Amino acid sequence: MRIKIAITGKGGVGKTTLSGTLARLLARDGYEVLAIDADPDMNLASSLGIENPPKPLADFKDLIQERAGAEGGAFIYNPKVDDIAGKYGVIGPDGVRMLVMGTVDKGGSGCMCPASAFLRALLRHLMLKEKSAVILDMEAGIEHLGRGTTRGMDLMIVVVEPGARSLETAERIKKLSSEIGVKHIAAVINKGGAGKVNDRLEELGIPVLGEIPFDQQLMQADLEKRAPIDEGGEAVNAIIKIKEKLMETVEEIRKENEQSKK
Ligand SMILES: Nc1ncnc2c1ncn2[C@@H]1O[C@H](COP(=O)(O)OP(=O)(O)OP(=O)(O)O)[C@@H](O)[C@H]1O
Repeated sequence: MRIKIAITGKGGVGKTTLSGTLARLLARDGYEVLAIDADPDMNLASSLGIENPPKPLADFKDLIQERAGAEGGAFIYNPKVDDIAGKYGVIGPDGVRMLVMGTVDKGGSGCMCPASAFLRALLRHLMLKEKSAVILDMEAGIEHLGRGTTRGMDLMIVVVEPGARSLETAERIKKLSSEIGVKHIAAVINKGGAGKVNDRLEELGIPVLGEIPFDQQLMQADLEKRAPIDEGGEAVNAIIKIKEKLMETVEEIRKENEQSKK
């Protein structure tokens, strides 16, 4: 199965924890995994257990040139994960390949244009092996969604924590989804207190993949810059279950897509 998912939500809800852990779990299941840090906070590396993250794409001077080719030229024509990760990324524990987008240049235009365009083109043309996964850890909030990087993703997972603002973000993402080219959205509830959140997500028509309890061990892992999966604990166990549900969901989406092609 080929899996392309984007993970989004309000700031600090647990996007990076979920992205990094899912990436490692899928890699352990034998998937070729490409994890992309598109969050300007750039924490995905530690959640994957990578000590030395790669240089951000935004710092590669040749990108601007490649971007020129990206929208139809030769460079980005069917690139392979290995080629891209070899050139711009690193390989971490369990063989997860990783790329970093880069920080927003607040002093300049305030946009990661070349890196963003590169990523958009990359995601559109990337040649994925039969058993492979792309996991995109997105920037917080929704303002960036207009950049179109999520177009072509199978599923967008919105991480929601109990709280009105986090639910509002989920609601706005759901409303925007067709405009940003995402057909399928699902939620993961993080940090406990799922009851009411579950009801609201149901009202919104957002299926819930699972719940991650509040877990002190995650904070410990974070403090010590260890990957949650290497720390273990209740939250990681919950993410293992979420991964199973995710696989079922992606399989359903794939079948649905095949049906609609017929
Ligand atoms: N279930 C949980 N229990 C306890 N702590 C958690 C849980 N989930 C995440 N955290 C902690 O919350 C903090 C934020 O998590 P994380 O970095 O994954 O969120 P994020 O949405 O990616 O944040 P940002 O928007 O800043 O990139 C981290 O310190 C993490 O260890």
